[in-house]
Amino acid sequence: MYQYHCLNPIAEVGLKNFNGNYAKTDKIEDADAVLVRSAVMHDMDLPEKLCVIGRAGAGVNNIPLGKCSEQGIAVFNTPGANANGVKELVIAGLLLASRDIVGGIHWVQSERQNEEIEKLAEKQKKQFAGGEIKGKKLGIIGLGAIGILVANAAVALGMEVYGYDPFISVEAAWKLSRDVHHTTDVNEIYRECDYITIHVPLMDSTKGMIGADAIALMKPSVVVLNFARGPLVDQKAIVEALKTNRIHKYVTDFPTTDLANLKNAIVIPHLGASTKESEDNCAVMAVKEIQDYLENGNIHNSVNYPNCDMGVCKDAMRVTIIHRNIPNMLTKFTAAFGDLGINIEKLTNVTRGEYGYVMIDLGNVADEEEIEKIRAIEGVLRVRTMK
Ligand SMILES: NC(=O)C1=CN([C@@H]2O[C@H](COP(=O)(O)OP(=O)(O)OC[C@H]3O[C@@H](n4cnc5c(N)ncnc54)[C@H](O)[C@@H]3O)[C@@H](O)[C@H]2O)C=CC1
Ligand SMILES: O=C(O)C(=O)COP(=O)(O)O
Repeated sequence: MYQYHCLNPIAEVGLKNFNGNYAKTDKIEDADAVLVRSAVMHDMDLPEKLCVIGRAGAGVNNIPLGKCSEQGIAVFNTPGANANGVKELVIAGLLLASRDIVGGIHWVQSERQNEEIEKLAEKQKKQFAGGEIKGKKLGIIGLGAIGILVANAAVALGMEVYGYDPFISVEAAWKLSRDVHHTTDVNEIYRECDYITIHVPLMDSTKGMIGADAIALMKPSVVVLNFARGPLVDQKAIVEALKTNRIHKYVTDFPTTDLANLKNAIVIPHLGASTKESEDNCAVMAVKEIQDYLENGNIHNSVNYPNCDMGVCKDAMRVTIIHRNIPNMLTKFTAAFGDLGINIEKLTNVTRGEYGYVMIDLGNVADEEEIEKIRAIEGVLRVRTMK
């Protein structure tokens, strides 16, 4: 029996896919699996029993990946599962910034008791007028699951789209509209575009990516949109730019007190993935990944270990080993099973950075004492057995 713990509410449609071998626990200490959305896990003690964390969403900056890797905990996310939800909010953000729709709605609210509101509206509306997004230049930084959907939707809305992503995957490139102007110089986006939207993960290398230098290149009429993570945009620089009208507007899904107090910031309370469809998609995918990992040892969409899939074990027993990516590990494992007189029927070994993962299907069952011998090999971080 496996136990799972939810650090955030996870859509029921996903949880109900856990088969009869799973029970929900309120105690993280008892959990084999943790499901999480945006709860910050950096200061949490990760129990020894914990094998897997499923992030029902894309961003994993709330999870201590280094600590997880060292403890032999596989971390999964759900690539693309909430991308459409975010894309739709980004399009809404473009439209909210192009005219003063929010100001107009506030005005109607402030006049809601006024019997003359109909007439008054026709007089007042000019203060909320704006432009159209058709024909304007949109720069997209990061062409992954979300960036691509935003790019293609913006093309369909008649925008001139510039895309920048030095690490774009081949699969992603195939999905991108041919009308997107591909740039290898992010400064071209800063200089040329009327709207700039960022869709990259928050990492040490991307933190503060849009800072004072980038802002200095932008047009004063520019609108910057950030639905990825607050710290990707240097807070001091953007607040200063908004206060001095150095840029026109900032639309973000990540509130701070400073931003919430600025008239030219449109601030949303992290609603990008808060749609029924996105929540359901993420939960279903996360549960599927967790089950396949716990029951079969297969790894799909891990952010800290390599992908590996040997399907369902048809031999006597499956052993999976997370180990350091150092010389001689595989030789030690095969020698150890040989010494124990246990035949290896199938074996896959894959590595990613500092870590390696081995899946071994055995011809006969190894007992706990024999498995302990594998655990004792230096460089081994976690050994699990399953049928
Ligand atoms: N507001 C919300 O509710 C949501 C926010 N997000 C945020 O959006 C981010 C992106 O999500 P997805 O598109 O699903 O992820 P993804 O992994 O599919 O795409 C990220 C893209 O950024 C690119 N990239 C990485 N470093 C870059 C750099 N220095 N310059 C340009 N491109 C770079 C990668 O090559 C990749 O193509 C997530 O990491 C998360 O932080 C994601 C989902 C919901
Ligand atoms: O998937 C992501 O990266 C998100 O930002 C969505 O976060 P949430 O699951 O809505 O807390």
